[in-house]
Amino acid sequence: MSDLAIRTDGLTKRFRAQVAVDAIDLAVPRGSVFGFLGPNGSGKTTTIRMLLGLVGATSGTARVLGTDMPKGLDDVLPRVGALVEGPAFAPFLSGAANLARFDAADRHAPPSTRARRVAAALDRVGLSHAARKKAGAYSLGMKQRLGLANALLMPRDLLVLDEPTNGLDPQGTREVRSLIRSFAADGTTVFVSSHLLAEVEQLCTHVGVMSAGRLVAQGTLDEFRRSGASRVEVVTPDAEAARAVLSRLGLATDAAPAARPEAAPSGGSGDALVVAALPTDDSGGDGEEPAAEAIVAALVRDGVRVRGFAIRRTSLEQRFVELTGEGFDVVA
Ligand SMILES: Nc1ncnc2c1ncn2[C@@H]1O[C@H](COP(=O)(O)OP(=O)(O)OP(=O)(O)O)[C@@H](O)[C@H]1O
Repeated sequence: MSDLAIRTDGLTKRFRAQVAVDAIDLAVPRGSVFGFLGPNGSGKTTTIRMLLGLVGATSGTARVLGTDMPKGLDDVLPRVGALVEGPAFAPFLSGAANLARFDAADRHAPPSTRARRVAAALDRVGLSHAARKKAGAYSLGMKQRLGLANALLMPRDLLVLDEPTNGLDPQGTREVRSLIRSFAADGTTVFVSSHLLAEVEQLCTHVGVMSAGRLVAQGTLDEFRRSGASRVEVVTPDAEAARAVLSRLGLATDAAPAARPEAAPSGGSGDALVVAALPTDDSGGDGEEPAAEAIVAALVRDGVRVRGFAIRRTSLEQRFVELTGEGFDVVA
């Protein structure tokens, strides 16, 4: 059995001239909470729709729970709970009656145990008290939880959730996130799309970043944290000598550093800011970067008057902006 819950190879979707999803190779480990992150329009929903067999791929392949899609749709779908653009609930039926309708449409769901399943799913998402209330009178958060209850009617190996907290108030958002955590704690693989960096940071073990149809990065959240570029900043009146030392250490210096003065370590008049890039974990190097003390020692040995020194690491937020080339919505 594959250790990947989802795997795609060169998965592509074209709408006329537009490439919505461009040859992506997704690898979603079983048991992970995989955050599928990207700005609006980057191709997340289209990818999810292909994974669930709701739309055909133009080219490439997708395997879900070890089965080729869409060929294995009938085998796989009963094991996958999905929340994609909130299901259409009948507003005049109660929450429980709506779930019973969806359950009745699932030919794998035995009718004799339907009432029990519906009650358990409502309980799981904290809606038991509103079971008999009309779905049309539910708040947005309650509707979203009803959607999750619908995804949970049957036992699932994989949950695919498209922007599950979109449009929710902070309380609803907290509730849905804590539900997602509880699904993951039960061992269910969760594939969740989001345009919120903070959400992915709080919820996920793994992350994949989409930008303009392409999967520009994926891995564990920790790998991601380490993949950002770091740089050395030296404030000194001996800029030339400092550059020579840094380049001898294998660190490429900027000819004309773009750093803003206020971001620089403090220095006096006549001081220059010399900036050098430290190799990143994913730059193909051996990962052996000189330690801060070794850099300072080498500078001092060569008579460079070091008046300020700092190593700065790109924040996760900057990293996402770098990868996607656009401003990221980082509000929790
Ligand atoms: N049925 C369609 N016909 C034509 N173009 C489409 C269709 N569905 C999506 N697109 C286009 O494909 C691109 C990717 O859209 P998609 O909805 O997958 O992005 P997304 O990352 O999910 O964005 P959002 O967060 O806004 O849902 C967009 O430019 C969109 O306009």
